[in-house]
Formats: sequence, structure tokens, C-alpha cells
Amino acid sequence: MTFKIGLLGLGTVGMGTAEILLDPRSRHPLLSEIEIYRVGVRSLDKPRPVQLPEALLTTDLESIVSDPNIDIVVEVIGGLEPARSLILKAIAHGKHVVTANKAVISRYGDEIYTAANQAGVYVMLEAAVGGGIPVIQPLKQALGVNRIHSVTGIVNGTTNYILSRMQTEGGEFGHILADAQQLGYAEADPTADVDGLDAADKIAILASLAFGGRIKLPEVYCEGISKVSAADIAYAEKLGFVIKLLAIAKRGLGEESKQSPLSVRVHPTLVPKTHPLASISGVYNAILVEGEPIGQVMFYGRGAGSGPTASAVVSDILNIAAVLKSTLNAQMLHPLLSCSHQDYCAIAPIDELVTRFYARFLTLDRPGVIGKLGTSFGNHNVSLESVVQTGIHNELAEIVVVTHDVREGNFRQALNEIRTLDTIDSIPSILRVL
Ligand SMILES: NC(=O)C1=CN([C@@H]2O[C@H](COP(=O)(O)OP(=O)(O)OC[C@H]3O[C@@H](n4cnc5c(N)ncnc54)[C@H](OP(=O)(O)O)[C@@H]3O)[C@@H](O)[C@H]2O)C=CC1
Ligand SMILES: N[C@@H](CC=O)C(=O)O
Ligand code: NA
Repeated sequence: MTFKIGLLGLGTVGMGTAEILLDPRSRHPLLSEIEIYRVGVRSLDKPRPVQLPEALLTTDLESIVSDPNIDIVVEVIGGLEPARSLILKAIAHGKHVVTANKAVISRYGDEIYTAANQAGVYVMLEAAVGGGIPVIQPLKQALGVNRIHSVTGIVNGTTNYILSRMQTEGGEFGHILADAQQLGYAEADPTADVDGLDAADKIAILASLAFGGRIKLPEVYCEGISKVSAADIAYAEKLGFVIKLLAIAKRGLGEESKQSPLSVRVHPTLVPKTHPLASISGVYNAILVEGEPIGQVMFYGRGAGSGPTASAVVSDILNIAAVLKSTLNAQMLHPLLSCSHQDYCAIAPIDELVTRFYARFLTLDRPGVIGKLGTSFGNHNVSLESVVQTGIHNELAEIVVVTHDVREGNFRQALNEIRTLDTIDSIPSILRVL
């Protein structure tokens, strides 16, 4: 029996996918039963390093998603449209779908999975988060028996590369970003990576799987790395931390009901050097899952790139082919591969977050400034773990504060009061601490 693939896109990921499927030797034997039947691209004239018969290629992607011979549509064109419409049309024509498109799934997952469940087809997305790292299937299957407490990830390689270089070289964000673009690590338009939007798409997907409910993307708090300065990286280092862009989905302690609000957020974070995520550097990704009874499990590897991402795409194709082969006449979707949740998770507003903070103040160099800071924090129930005056810059004193766990709303109120003090010049940085 052969399973026929309609491949939408033959770029970085599509090419990697074709390369694996065209060379099944020494891989899973079921791969030899999978055939690339048609390939949809934007330009037929582009030279392609992969050896595919020319007749397979078309610019008419609609004809692929409606082709009655095709079993599985693999969407690796990226972007929102026409990707969303093509996925929905493929589902409407009874095709299973494999996608690497976190942007589409995090925004239209509800519509897509509702349609897939009605049509009795699978929509698989291992490549959408952590590229080649198996994390979606483990959350659905091997970890499914656990009560998940938190998912904390470094899920964007571009920002991790920039922050790692800022850490090792002491350079400023803008210079290193420009360098990363020249080296081809960061995209020409790096906005989605740098502003944390790519990581927000990914944590919305992980949270949905870990906590068994759908996530409204606009409710995911998102802050990027463009304001992280070399000074903060250096202070963090002295205090025993590294700065990472973390994507976090967490349940409040002891709150296991679906109605209990989750905290789902992306922001630069001071991570203690002893934490397992502190040592993840360069373009690598890692996702730490904590649950009961498993404890901590960490997934680590390449979050992007042709081969690694294609490994995840083809593993999804293989999973679908395996289920189709073993349950040819079954009417029901395999419960560990399909999406069963229909309700939305409640997400707590960021003001309700309880976390530690790091803040850097520039103040007039006068006696009593630290006392006034302490009083304003105390007025709003913010307790301080450490206060350090680090030096004088342009006649202003620089003071770095780390708080104990505080409610974010209280911390913000304290900062509003502090901004009105005549001895305060500015607050150049405010970062959360893990
Ligand atoms: N690159 C990576 O490392 C990773 C990518 N992903 C995701 O995988 C997906 C694909 O990314 P990637 O391979 O890098 O993208 P590329 O830009 O390299 O490739 C896109 C492919 O889709 C084709 N295409 C795009 N739009 C259209 C259209 N409107 N009609 C027909 N064909 C179209 C292009 O055709 P043509 O070749 O003719 O221009 C190209 O072959 C994205 O969703 C991305 O987020 C996920 C993880 C990692
Ligand atoms: N732009 C992403 C790659 C794919 O998800 C990253 O930098 O991690
Ligand atoms: Na993955």
C-alpha cells in the first residue's frame, strides 16, 4: 500500500522533507510506502537542488488539496494565507494534514481542529514548535498521564543566538542582530522573532496541549528582547543569572481545574545560572516540562533548519501512515493523535502574575535615595531581596534591585510611585526573574 503526499512548498522545510522521503534507506521501513505525488510551489523556474520529476511540480496548489489520489497534504509554505485556506480545503476534501505553521495553528487552531474532527482527519504539527525536537507528540502521548504544572521553553533560536552572543561578547543588541542577519541566522524581517511573537505562537500551542484547552493568542502576554541592554546582561551575570527569552505556561500551585487561570507569557527573563535552561545557547531550543508524577523532563535540540524541521514533518507523516495502515476500516480518530479539547483555557492577566523582578534605576546621587525606593516598594507590599548601588554614570547613580516574589500589579504600582520621586531620573530596565 502506498500513501500519497501532496507537498505544499519546496523551500527550506519542503526540500528537507523531500530529501528524507526520496532516500528511505536505513530509516523506518514504512517510509518506503510513502510517495511524493505532487508538489506546489510559487515559481516553476527556480533551480531546486532536490531531484524530483518536473511533472510533479505545479503552481496550482488548490488542485493538490482537492486531488482525490492524495492522502496527506503537507503544508510548508508558511504565512497565514493562503496556508489557512489550503489547510481547510484539504480537510474538507478528506485529507490528513501535516503542517509546520505555528502562525496559522496558534491563530486558527480552533477552526482547523473543529473542521478536522468533523471530517475525521488528523492535523499534525510536530515541526511547528521546537523544529526537529520531539515535543508535541511527547506532550500528547508519553506525558499525557501526568498533571502538567509548567512548560518553560527557549523556543526561538534567533533571539537565543542574539542573547547568547551578548552574554559572551558583551555587545549591544542592535550590532549583534545586524551580524546575525548577515550570517543568515536572523531573517531579513526579524520582527516576529525579536518581538517574541514567534515564541508566543509556540507557547500558545504547547499550553493548549499541556493543559488540555484552547488558547486565545491575544491573551498571551508578549515582550521581546530589543530593550535588553549589555548593562543588564553584565549585572545579571554578576548576580548569578543569564538573560533568556522564555516562553512560559504555568498553572497556579494546587490549581488543577480547567477553569483555574493559567499564566501564559513570553518575556526576557533572568534565569539562575544553575537552572537547566541557563546553559542552552546559540540557535538551540529547549523545553522543560514539569509535572506530576514525572518531575522535570527537558527536550533539547535544533529548533529550526531544513533537516531537523523535516525530521519532525516526516515523523508526523509516518504517524498518520502507521495509523491508516493499522486501522484501515476504523471510523474513529486515534485519540492520542487527534485533538479532543474544545473549551478555552482561562488565562490570568499579567498583573496577577507572582514573580521576582529585577529593576535598574538611574537616580540623583543624594543621601536617602535607596531609603525612598525602599519606602515606595514597602507601600505596595513589594519586598526586596537585594539592593545594590553599582556606580555613577553621567553624574547619576545606578541602583539595581531584585525583589522577592511579588504580585506584578503591586510591583507596577510601586514603580508608578517611584517615577514621581524627584530623585529618580529614569528606570531603564525592568525584567522578570525565574
Ligand atoms: N525554516 C525553518 O527552519 C523552520 C520553518 N518552520 C515553518 O515551516 C514553514 C515553511 O518555512 P520555510 O521552508 O522556511 O519557508 P521557505 O520560504 O523556505 O519556503 C516556502 C515554500 O513555499 C512556497 N510558497 C510560499 N508561498 C506560496 C504560495 N502562495 N503559493 C505557492 N507556493 C508558495 C515557496 O515557493 P517557491 O520555492 O517557488 O518560492 C517555497 O517553496 C513556515 O510555516 C515556517 O514557520 C518551522 C520550523 C523551522
Ligand atoms: N524563526 C524561528 C525558526 C522557526 O521556528 C527561530 O528563530 O527559532
Ligand atoms: Na518539534
